[in-house]
Amino acid sequence: MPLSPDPYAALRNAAKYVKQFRSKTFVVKLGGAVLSDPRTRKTACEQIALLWAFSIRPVVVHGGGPELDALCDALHLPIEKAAGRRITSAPVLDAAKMVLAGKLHTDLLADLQAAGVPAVGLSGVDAGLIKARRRPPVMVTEPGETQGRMVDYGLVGDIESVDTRVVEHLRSADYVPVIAPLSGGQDGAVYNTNADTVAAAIAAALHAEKLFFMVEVPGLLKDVSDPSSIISLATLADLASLEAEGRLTGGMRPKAHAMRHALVGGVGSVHLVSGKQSDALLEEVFTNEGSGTMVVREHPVKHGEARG
Ligand SMILES: Nc1ncnc2c1ncn2[C@@H]1O[C@H](COP(=O)(O)OP(=O)(O)O)[C@@H](O)[C@H]1O
Ligand SMILES: CC(=O)N[C@@H](CCC(=O)OP(=O)(O)O)C(=O)O
Repeated sequence: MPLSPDPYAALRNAAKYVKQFRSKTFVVKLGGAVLSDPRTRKTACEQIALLWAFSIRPVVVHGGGPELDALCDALHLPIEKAAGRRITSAPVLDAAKMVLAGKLHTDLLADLQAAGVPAVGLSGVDAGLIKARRRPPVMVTEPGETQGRMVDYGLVGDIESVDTRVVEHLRSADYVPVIAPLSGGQDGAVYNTNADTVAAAIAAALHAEKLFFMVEVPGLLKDVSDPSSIISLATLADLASLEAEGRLTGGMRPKAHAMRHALVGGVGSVHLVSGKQSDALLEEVFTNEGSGTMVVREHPVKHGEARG
């Protein structure tokens, strides 16, 4: 239970974290499953507003995979993914711009504004925030398969550099940047880049204290079909074992890669929390037990020590 029957004890406990995290950078990645339901999107925005109210400095990165799937469907464009990443033709990239830097992005900004967050929207293309190179064809092996296959992802960008100046500029004026997962290449090219990958690159470049992935599931699961198999604390080695055992499928594969990138890049901890369960983000930040999964580079936090 997150809150003790004594509200003052709960407040005292939370105050410890409020003090610890004041002025710290938290990157919060909102997954498509959270964004596609207006109610869960609003709840996520309200939790981000509370972090902001407690002087934590959030930077938001959003996905939008399910909405992009829906638009592709409506436009009769193929939906093809390999290892959790979209194969992106020129018309699919146009659809991605419409969703990720268009409707979904604007709706999220409006919800953040309504919750009291001074949000400003950007994509990775703005001010050269994320520079990428077109991904060359690569060998991909799906879980359960023994043989890999060559995949040409099309107009998908592999991140080459992150220039956080525009983000810092906004933050110095107390705005909260909200970043869409598109990236810019040479000669005006625009690429589709997985939002988890973008979130990890941004978190590492900003030396964030924490990176949160808000997802549909309660956290990292030993068995994806069993929500009660949640893993509360994991190291990079645990993550590698789960992957080797084929326990990470679909969108969890780029997420695991992103977690590794962020932690190796200096982010203090990465957290997987439910975007469906109300207040799961707050519970993860402001309680000892947390609500989801905390991933750290190596072992770890001593028993009873602050998880947040
Ligand atoms: N071991 C696992 N633990 C938790 N989720 C997993 C696992 N393996 C696969 N998944 C799937 O990964 C999904 C999260 O990735 P993804 O769909 O890309 O999320 P989002 O787009 O919301 O960020 C979960 O909803 C779940 O279906
Ligand atoms: C290359 C690639 O896979 N890009 C993603 C970008 C959006 C995304 O990552 O959205 P979620 O966080 O909701 O999955 C896509 O086209 O779906």
